[in-house]
Amino acid sequence: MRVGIIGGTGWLGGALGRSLVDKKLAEVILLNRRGPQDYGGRAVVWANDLADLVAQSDVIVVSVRPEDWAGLQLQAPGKLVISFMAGVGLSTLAQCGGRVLRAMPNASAEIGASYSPWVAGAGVTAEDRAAAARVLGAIGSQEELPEEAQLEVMTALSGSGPAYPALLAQAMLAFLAERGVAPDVAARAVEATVCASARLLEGKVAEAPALVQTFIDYRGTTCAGLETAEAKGFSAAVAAALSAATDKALAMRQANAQAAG
Ligand SMILES: NC(=O)C1=CN([C@@H]2O[C@H](COP(=O)(O)OP(=O)(O)OC[C@H]3O[C@@H](n4cnc5c(N)ncnc54)[C@H](OP(=O)(O)O)[C@@H]3O)[C@@H](O)[C@H]2O)C=CC1
Ligand SMILES: O=C(O)[C@@H]1CCC=N1
Repeated sequence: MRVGIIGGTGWLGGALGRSLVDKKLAEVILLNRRGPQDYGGRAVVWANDLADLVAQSDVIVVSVRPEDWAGLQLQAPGKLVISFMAGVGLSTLAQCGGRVLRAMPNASAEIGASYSPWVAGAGVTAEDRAAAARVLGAIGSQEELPEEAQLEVMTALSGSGPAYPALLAQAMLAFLAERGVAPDVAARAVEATVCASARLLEGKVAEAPALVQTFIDYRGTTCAGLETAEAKGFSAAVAAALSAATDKALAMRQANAQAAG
């Protein structure tokens, strides 16, 4: 399989390109604006321009920022086109003439741990779905969603990747600094709390409410913390954040569809 990545030197496109090569899943053809870059010594092909990338690729991944889509003027009739862009809908993507599929990976692609849900547009075949699963499988897990609106919800949630754990870590680091804990000790304590403790939920995250309840029923110090967090609006703040991001993704999809006519 030959996979062409438009934006193959970016955050996500780079992670995908490196993984596809390292795992020997595909020949990789790259395009960006700045021209060929160091790719860690990997054997990749640099396309001369967009038409050259399209001609050389079986599958085309669009990993440019949403605001750069319109200027790209991609024409890829007969090709499978996988878009990573937030807020660019299937109907807008279809104007490239290819069979289009929207995926929403996250920054954990860098460590092969992205969760990448996707939705398929009209005309996408069973073979295309298998190809998409293979491409996205290079950077983690993937699954097809039943409707496009769910991709905007996932843009807000899993698409944000490490952003919310980072926010939690930031708040915890600030608390420890304020209490005079040395930065290196604080870093170890927060990493153990945010990263290592979360592993207890692996494979059973649906049991999170039960685990919260267990701590509340314990009636100890954690209970005092959890109850105060809720009284201060912790769950409401999470819901409001995800709602704002979903709304932004939907508004972007609508604006991009309107601009595309
Ligand atoms: N980063 C994230 O965590 C996530 C990002 N996404 C989506 O993935 C997409 C890519 O994001 P991200 O990797 O962060 O973006 P980056 O800004 O890191 O990378 C963008 C890439 O696009 C290239 N590019 C821009 N315009 C063109 C063009 N006209 N022709 C060829 N290449 C071009 C850039 O090349 P150059 O450097 O030469 O300008 C660069 O390689 C976005 O649409 C975003 O919505 C989705 C989920 C999570
Ligand atoms: O913050 C963003 O816009 C990117 C796209 C989806 C998730 N992260």
